[in-house]
Amino acid sequence: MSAKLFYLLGEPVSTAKEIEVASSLSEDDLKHLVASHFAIVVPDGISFLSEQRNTQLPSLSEILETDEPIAISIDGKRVRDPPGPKGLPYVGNFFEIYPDHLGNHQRLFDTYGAVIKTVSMGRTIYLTNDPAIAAMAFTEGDFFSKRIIEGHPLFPIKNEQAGVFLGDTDTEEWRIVHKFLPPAFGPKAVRHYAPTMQLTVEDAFKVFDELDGRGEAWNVYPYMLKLGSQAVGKLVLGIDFQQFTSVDAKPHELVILIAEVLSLNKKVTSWGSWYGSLPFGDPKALRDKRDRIMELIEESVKAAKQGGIEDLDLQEAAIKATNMVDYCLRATDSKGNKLPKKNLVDPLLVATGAGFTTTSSLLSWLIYSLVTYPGMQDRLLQELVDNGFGDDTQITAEFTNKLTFLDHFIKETQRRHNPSYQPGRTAQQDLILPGGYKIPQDGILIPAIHHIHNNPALWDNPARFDPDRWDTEAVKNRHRAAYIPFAMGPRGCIGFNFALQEVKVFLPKLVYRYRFEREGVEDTVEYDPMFQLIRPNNLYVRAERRVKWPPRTGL
Ligand code: HEM
Repeated sequence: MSAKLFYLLGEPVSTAKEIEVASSLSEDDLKHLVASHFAIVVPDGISFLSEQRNTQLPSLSEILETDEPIAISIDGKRVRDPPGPKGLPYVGNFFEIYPDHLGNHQRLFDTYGAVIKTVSMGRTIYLTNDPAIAAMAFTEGDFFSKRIIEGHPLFPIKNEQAGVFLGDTDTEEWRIVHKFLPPAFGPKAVRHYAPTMQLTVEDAFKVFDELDGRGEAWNVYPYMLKLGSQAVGKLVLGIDFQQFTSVDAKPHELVILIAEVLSLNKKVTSWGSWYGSLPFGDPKALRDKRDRIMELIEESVKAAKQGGIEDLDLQEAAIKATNMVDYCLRATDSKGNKLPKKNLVDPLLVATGAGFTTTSSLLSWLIYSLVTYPGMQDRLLQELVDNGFGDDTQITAEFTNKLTFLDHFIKETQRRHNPSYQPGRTAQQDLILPGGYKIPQDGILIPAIHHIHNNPALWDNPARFDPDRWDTEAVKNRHRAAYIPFAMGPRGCIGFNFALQEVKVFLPKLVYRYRFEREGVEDTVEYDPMFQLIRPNNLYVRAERRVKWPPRTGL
């Protein structure tokens, strides 16, 4: 055993730490040992060197022989802060990021590389478009966790009681809610929701038919918001939001409130922490609207209870429940425990909000892809016809599993236009990422979903919309974090089966009945930069009832 001094290349020699090195260690063991002292996330990238002699120390014997402090480089680099634009006084990089934060972050990645640092209105955020680093951030543990501290994108709507989505991982609330909710979103459980999903879209036909009869184009997002929330209203809360009773039916109060809260939250977080604590204006509106939402969800729980409840084991409850409120009231674990009352209302609110805001944006982008990329509608329709689809088809998971092109079309739309873009994870300690990037304790790192999905190092010609790429070996063998529309890891989306099934029911029904065409093709479709999700603001389409369908190709 001999004591050696190690320091990070790029840091002063005075920061060196003494580490006992046994002569029996392998070189890999030594890297792991040193990594544990400096919180280096990937030990493999470590090299040792003598700065004084300007020489590498590749073997254990050379390290044991030297009496000088030993420098540690990471992937051949010194450790340093991630680079980023310099910024202006007070506002920092705000005007370099907004309003087009997707385009501008792309420009910053192109300029500064795979890990960047931005400071906007006093709030520091690190972002990455590297899937390997994203996967590290999504691994809950000693390095990163979903810990929603000040500066985290979800901080103003943090809600520990909710457990999921809006709460920290290391809490009793997350553990208990994350045990009870996921079974209700498993593949088997969501299958039994397919008929309700189908009735929901069929019920909306009369509105789209009327718009067609009037020869009117319609703004896609508001209608998809109503369609997505109509399904979530029924299946999560057991409420019929009555949003397709007429062309102009208003969205339900809850739907409006949740959408407003997400807008206000994005606004409040982009203006920095000082703004969020104001007792008036947007921050106050945000707090008031949240209170009203809670009242509405509590009402739906009360209404469900009146129907009577029978305790069921988690898996059985998931398959038998008529909606998630019903599930949460019945589901009982192996020890006879139920989801505590105090953890009932908030998770249901989260499932409602997370459920429809995301799916309505995705549905809007799916329609965008239909009307923007040539040949897509024809191919989707042909696949339906070839699989015997008709007005009377009862859509099941078995049926949609046969629709490969539909699957690839949805994946490609989520790659190019995913609604979620900023899942944040918080550094648990000062740590060093591959490439030598330093992230301080409490630093917030965002795996930038859009920029990973459009990273030219991972995707061939990423700007090209090409559903067929999903058939290629390159895409099949991609890095596991190269495509993460639902994030990943323990805090990844629990509702992805629900979301995918919903769009796989809605889209065939819509494409089979209507031919979509874009209105105002000369206008650029803009996304809303002040919303928690990416949604199109001004996509107008005409949905024309089909009168002819192609013949089967006899495949
Ligand atoms: C297109 C549809 C959807 C997308 C793109 C999406 C995306 C995501 C992402 C990226 C996360 C991780 C958030 C983070 O790390 O901060 C997440 C979490 C979550 N999602 Fe989804 N989601 C979708 C649909 C749904 C649906 C339909 C539901 C429920 C009905 C749902 C419920 C949740 C919940 C409860 C969490 C939090 C899980 C936890 O905190 O442990 N999502 N979703």
